[in-house]
Order: sequence, then structure tokens, then C-alpha cells
Amino acid sequence: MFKARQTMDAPMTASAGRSGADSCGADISAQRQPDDDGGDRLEPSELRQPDPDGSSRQPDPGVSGDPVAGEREHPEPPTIPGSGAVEGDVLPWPREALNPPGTPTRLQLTGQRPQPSVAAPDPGSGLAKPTAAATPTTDASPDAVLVRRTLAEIAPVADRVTSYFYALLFIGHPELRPLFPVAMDTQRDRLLKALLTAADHMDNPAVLTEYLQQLGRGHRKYGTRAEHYPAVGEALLGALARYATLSWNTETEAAWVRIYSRISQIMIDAAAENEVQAPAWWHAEVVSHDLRTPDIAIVTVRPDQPYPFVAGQYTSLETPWWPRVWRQYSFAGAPRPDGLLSFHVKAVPAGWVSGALVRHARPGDTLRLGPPAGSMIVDHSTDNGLLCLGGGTGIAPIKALVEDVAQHGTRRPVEVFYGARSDFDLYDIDTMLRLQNTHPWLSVRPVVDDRAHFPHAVRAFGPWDEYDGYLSGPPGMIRSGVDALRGIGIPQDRIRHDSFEDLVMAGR
Ligand SMILES: NC(=O)C1=CN([C@@H]2O[C@H](COP(=O)(O)OP(=O)(O)OC[C@H]3O[C@@H](n4cnc5c(N)ncnc54)[C@H](OP(=O)(O)O)[C@@H]3O)[C@@H](O)[C@H]2O)C=CC1
Repeated sequence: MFKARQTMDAPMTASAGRSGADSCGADISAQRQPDDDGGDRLEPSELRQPDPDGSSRQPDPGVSGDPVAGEREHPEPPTIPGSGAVEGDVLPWPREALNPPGTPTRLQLTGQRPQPSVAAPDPGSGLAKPTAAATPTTDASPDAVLVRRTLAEIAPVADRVTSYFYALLFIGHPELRPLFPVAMDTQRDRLLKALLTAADHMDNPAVLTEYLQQLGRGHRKYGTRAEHYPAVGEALLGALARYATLSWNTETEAAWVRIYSRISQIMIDAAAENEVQAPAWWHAEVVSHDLRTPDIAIVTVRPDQPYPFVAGQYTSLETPWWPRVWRQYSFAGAPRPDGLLSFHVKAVPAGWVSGALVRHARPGDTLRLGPPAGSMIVDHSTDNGLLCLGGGTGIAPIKALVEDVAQHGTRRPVEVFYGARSDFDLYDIDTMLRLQNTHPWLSVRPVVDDRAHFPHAVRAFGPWDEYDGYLSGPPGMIRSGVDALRGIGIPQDRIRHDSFEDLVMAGR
């Protein structure tokens, strides 16, 4: 049951415009303040696979056994995974089958700049669900109907499609294999998953474009170049054709060629544009390693060159122990004058990168950082209050938001609910309370409870009609948090969190 721990609260301050207690009577609202640091984000439930050749295995960075499941680390923008898991039926897909002679839908991806042949998106159509929907919606474009039919058909055999996709890619283009981690598994299919997610959103140009632009920029750190895209497109169509046998025909293939042309062109353009503005990655030296619990460390790094970002965003991070294995973490503070960046990292069971960062990393080690991403940032165009829910290490970006509000100097009420499984797991409560003590407009409420109640604890407080919602934590918490915030009257468009595509990508 929900427990807000008043004992943690320092000075109790009644937030302006808010009635502190609710009908339950438990007035736990004390106004505190938070501090900084980062965390491990969404955990891609990845199945680790044995390294195909056993090479490149750095000393196990502190994690016994294998790499794997649930290494959170932020929702990571699709990584190009490798195959490894090649199932029995791996044969190169015959080109003729992909592009039957005379077929007007032949895959013609040049990997060049903008391709005018791309079909214009339907601006009037609604947001496609991020899941394969066999049933066309009334406003779905004809291409979307075909694409979703394919997605629905391959959904039950997604693992096989993934294996086949990477087999086609690497057999046809072995030069691309080094772009991927040595150890590949079917759960690390972020590239394919991203492509399919994008295809599913084809009728929502705004979402599609933003998502793909970030994806294109993020792929620079893998060494992806424009000329690689046609190979990926061929592998994609080959895998779909192989497993969507019921729905695959000339018309469907043409729809996929069109959508992939759009997808790849947006990514290529975004990468090219970003190339003149920022490096593909940053080196960053670990300058401090603060072990807060046996499993959670706050890691602070100094980038080798200025690293521009906005509070609430996240980055991808690669350690020297697991080359080409990237994980995402939120910045645990707003930008600071000394340029240092902090992350909250929780070592998840069998987590390669998180285990290495918590148990192996030390000052002097060098990490690589990808570009910043994410849109869970403070809306400074309003003076609405901020209702922030941070679960576990999800408190990291919430602390950054608090610092951001403080830096802007505008007095806006900020209410933070910090959820954890136990008091022991409130590893950063002291920092948050220090911030509360510094900023009278801030209230921090620790919530230790079973997961059924944490996000819904906000109902006991309020009113929240002049607040915007910010959610960060496990995907399940975010989903339930969205319900809770909508339930207390905060409209969906005023609720911010990392995208569900990211959550999907992270395997949650
Ligand atoms: N490190 C970072 O930079 C960031 C990390 N994240 C993500 O935050 C998560 C942190 O994990 P961890 O520290 O282990 O958190 P925990 O699993 O310990 O959960 C933290 C809080 O969230 C609640 N919660 C968990 N699951 C649900 C659910 N399905 N519905 C409602 N409430 C739920 C818990 O409630 P209860 O105690 O009742 O279980 C607890 O209050 C990871 O998924 C990570 O990827 C997100 C952003 C940034």
C-alpha cells in the first residue's frame, strides 16, 4: 500500500494553488528539493547469446555469467544488431524473387540524398499504433493497409524474420558485419524493430519524421553511411517476402519499397545535416564513480569536447569492455558550467554494460557517448507547474528537470514523487531533499509501495489542473503513470515521457 514518507520531508511547504491533503487525510506533501545525477534507463530485455567466435570478449566487467536480459539502460534508438542467431533456413533470398523481372516496384535505393519518388505522406491520417494491426483503420492510407497486413503476418514469427534479415544482410554484405556488436542475438534487433516501427507509423508524418531523424543522427556513431541503406532495404524486403507469404505480392512489395525509401531518405538526410554540426560520438573520461548501493552507481564523465544537451534528454553510451554495445542513460542533471555529465546506472542481472559501469568502471576510464536525444524536456512556454514521477533510477532525468527550472529562475511549483521498492532503493533521496531545502517551490515525496499504487499516489494530492506531467521509470510505471495523470485531469498532450517507441525498442 502506498506510503509517502513524511519523515523524509524537511520543511513542509504548501505549494501555491494546491491543496495539500486529500480525503485520505495523509498530508505528505512537504516541499523539498532534489539534486543531480543520472540513471539507467529502460531495460531492453535482451537475451544474450554466446559470442559466436568468442573473440572480443573483454574480461567480464563484473557481471558473472552472460550478458543479457533486462539491461536497462535507456530506451535506445535502434542499434544495428548482428545476426548470430541464424536459423536453419538461412539461404540468401533470390534476387529474382525480390524483384521479379518487369516489376515496377523494383527496389531502387541509391543511398543518395532526397529521393523525390517518395510517396507523400497522408497528412490527414491518424496515428498508427506501434503494433502490427491487421485491421485497417478507416483513415489508413492504402500503403499503410498493406504494410500493416505484412506486420500482422510476421508478428508470430518475429524471431525468425529477425534472424533471416540479419543473415541476408551479412551474407550479402559482409562488409557491414563490423558495424554490429560481436555478440548478436535476436533481441538486439533494434534496427529491424525500428524499421518496422517506422513503417507502422507511416501515416503520421510528424511522428515518423522526428523518430527517423533521431534514428539517422544516432546511427552515425555506428559508422552507418548512406550507401549502406540499400543493402538494409534488400534484406528487409527479402525477410518480409520470406515470412509474409500470405500477404506478399507485387502490390505489397511496392508499398514496402515506398515506405523504406521514405524511411531511409529521412535518416540519410538527418545524418548528413547533423554531420556538419556535431561529431558522430564523443569520448568521455570517467572522473568519479559513486557507488550508492551494491547495484547502483552515479558515474560522472568529462566529454572531450562540448556536449550540448537539454535537461530531460538521454544519450547512448559505449564502454571499452563491450565494443559496439550501446546503452542509453538519461543525464542526471541540467547542463553545468564545467561540462561534466552524470548518469545513474543500475546493474541489472547479466547486464553487460550496466554491470561494467557499476562494478568495473573507474576514474580514468574512457567511454564513448552518442548524441543527445529525447523530448521529455521542460516546456518553458508555460508557467504551469511540473508534476514529476520518477521510479527507481528514473529519478535521474527528473532531477535534471528540477535543476533546469531552477536555472531558468521562474518560480513554478514542481512536485516530485520518487517511487522505489524500499527505503534502501531511494539511493538519491538525500540529493533530492537537499534540492527541496534549497528551492521553496519544490516538493519531494518519497513513495515506497507495491507497483499497483506508486503512480496513483498522486491522486491523494492536487489539484493538478495547472500542472504538466513528467514521467520517468520502468515502462510499466510509465504506462500506469499516464493512466494516473489522465485520471486526475491532465490531458495527454501535457504528459511527457520517453516515447513508447523507445520503450518498445528497449523490449519492455
Ligand atoms: N538510469 C536512467 O537514466 C533512467 C532509467 N530509467 C528506467 O527506470 C527504470 C528504473 O528501474 P529500477 O530502478 O529497477 O526501478 P524499480 O523496478 O525498482 O521501480 C521503481 C519504482 O517504480 C515502480 N514500478 C515499477 N514497475 C511498475 C509498474 N509496472 N507499474 C507501476 N509502478 C511500477 C515501483 O513500484 P513498486 O515498488 O510498487 O514495485 C517503484 O516505486 C528502468 O526501467 C530504467 O530503464 C528511466 C529513465 C532514466
